Amino acid sequence: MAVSGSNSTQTHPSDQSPSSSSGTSLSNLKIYAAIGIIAACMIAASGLIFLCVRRSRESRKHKMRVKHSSGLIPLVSKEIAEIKESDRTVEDCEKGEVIRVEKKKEIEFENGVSKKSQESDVSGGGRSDVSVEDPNLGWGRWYSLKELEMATDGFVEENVIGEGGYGIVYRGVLPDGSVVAVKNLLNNKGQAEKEFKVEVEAIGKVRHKNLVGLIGYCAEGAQRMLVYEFVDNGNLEQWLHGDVGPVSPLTWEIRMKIALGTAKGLAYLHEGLEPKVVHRDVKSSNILLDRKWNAKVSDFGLAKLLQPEASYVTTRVMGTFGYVSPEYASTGMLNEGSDVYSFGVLLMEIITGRSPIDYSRPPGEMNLVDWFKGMVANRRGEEVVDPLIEIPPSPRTLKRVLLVCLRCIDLDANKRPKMGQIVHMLEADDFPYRSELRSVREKDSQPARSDVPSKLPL
Ligand SMILES: Nc1ncnc2c1ncn2[C@@H]1O[C@H](COP(=O)(O)OP(=O)(O)OP(=O)(O)O)[C@@H](O)[C@H]1O
Repeated sequence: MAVSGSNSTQTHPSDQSPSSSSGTSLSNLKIYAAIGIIAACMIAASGLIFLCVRRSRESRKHKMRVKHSSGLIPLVSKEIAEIKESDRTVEDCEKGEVIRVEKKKEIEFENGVSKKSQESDVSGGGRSDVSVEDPNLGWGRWYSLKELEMATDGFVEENVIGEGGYGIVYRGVLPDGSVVAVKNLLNNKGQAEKEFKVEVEAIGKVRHKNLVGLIGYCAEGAQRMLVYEFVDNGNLEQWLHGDVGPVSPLTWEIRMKIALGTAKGLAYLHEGLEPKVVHRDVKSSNILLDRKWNAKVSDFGLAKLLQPEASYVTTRVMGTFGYVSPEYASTGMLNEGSDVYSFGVLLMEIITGRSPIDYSRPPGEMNLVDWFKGMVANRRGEEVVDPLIEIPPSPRTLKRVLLVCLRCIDLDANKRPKMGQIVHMLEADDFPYRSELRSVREKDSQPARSDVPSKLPL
């Protein structure tokens, strides 16, 4: 009792009675306990944070490889992948204007179709000015919304293949058992309408082994959907930049097959159609792959038609950062030469396994084109080959392909080869490569002799 009395009222600081010292130690004890609890909480909290970070890293790693209907397809983290031109501004040299380079911008048709769709935007959008009787749409099969809902199980998340700037792509199965990819276009201020018309006009009637086939469409109310052949092995970006382990499944030969297929698809757009089609967004995520590594160029949402008499069209600059040709970026003047430049960048990406822009690399290596040109100029061409390629190409083969890259990215657009010529250049590479392989095999039985020059004579 005395303890509590003395403790509560009459304790002098100098009066260290047993009762007061016990009070002090009690309060000390409380402080220690409080500190202990706080420390424990802090340790627990930091442990929790650590666990969360680890889990999120692990789940991201895990997400890099997903079980796809067709097997394991590496997923690529968009953090390292593509940087769109959304925030860049470039000077228009001729007009002194500043052109804003945007991720996806307005697409004007030279035939005035988009004007019509812009009018429909003003009047509130949503109104379908594309009817099934539209002569432009006579090429394909019209699907009702119900049919596509059934094909995709009501557009369930499990059927989502991917998402692009224009909409979500679903895997669907039609009543006859055929598998399709359904792109549900986002109805973003009439953007769906425009993308829909561009794709339909550009590739609606086109059939080519190296172009993704557009087999039908759905235009009901404000809904716009495109139905494509399903390409079952992911896209090139996933295979080049996803988590594939220490050895890439993309051997040199497979990479060249993909490059050649892509070149053939683009050659057909540029040289086999009238009006010509300029794709405008050639990049690795738009190259779809089947199980035999056949390349199929996809995503024609930015495509432009080039009339025979026109050597270029002037248009707003669009595309993907790192792939856009310098003259198009600076003037807005577009022709097939811009696709050739983008193809050159893509070919570099295929050879090196590097993204066109990669901020995780040292400053001198962030820009693939600059780094690549420097390496070749310094006779270090052999070092640019993707280290994940187990058996590198012969120096002669490599030299040829490096030269194709350099010619495609020539700053003088007129000096760039046409896609048809590029096909021949890549095909010409086929034969010596095979014959070299044969001679390597023959040599295997003979004593080893190094006939590989240490430097690339470029
Ligand atoms: N016909 C198809 N078959 C299989 N997968 C497809 C098909 N079309 C598109 N995909 C996949 O769907 C995803 C989204 O494609 P989409 O063309 O809409 O956008 P993107 O090219 O990735 O991006 P963006 O349009 O913004 O450039 C891609 O990962 C692509 O691999």
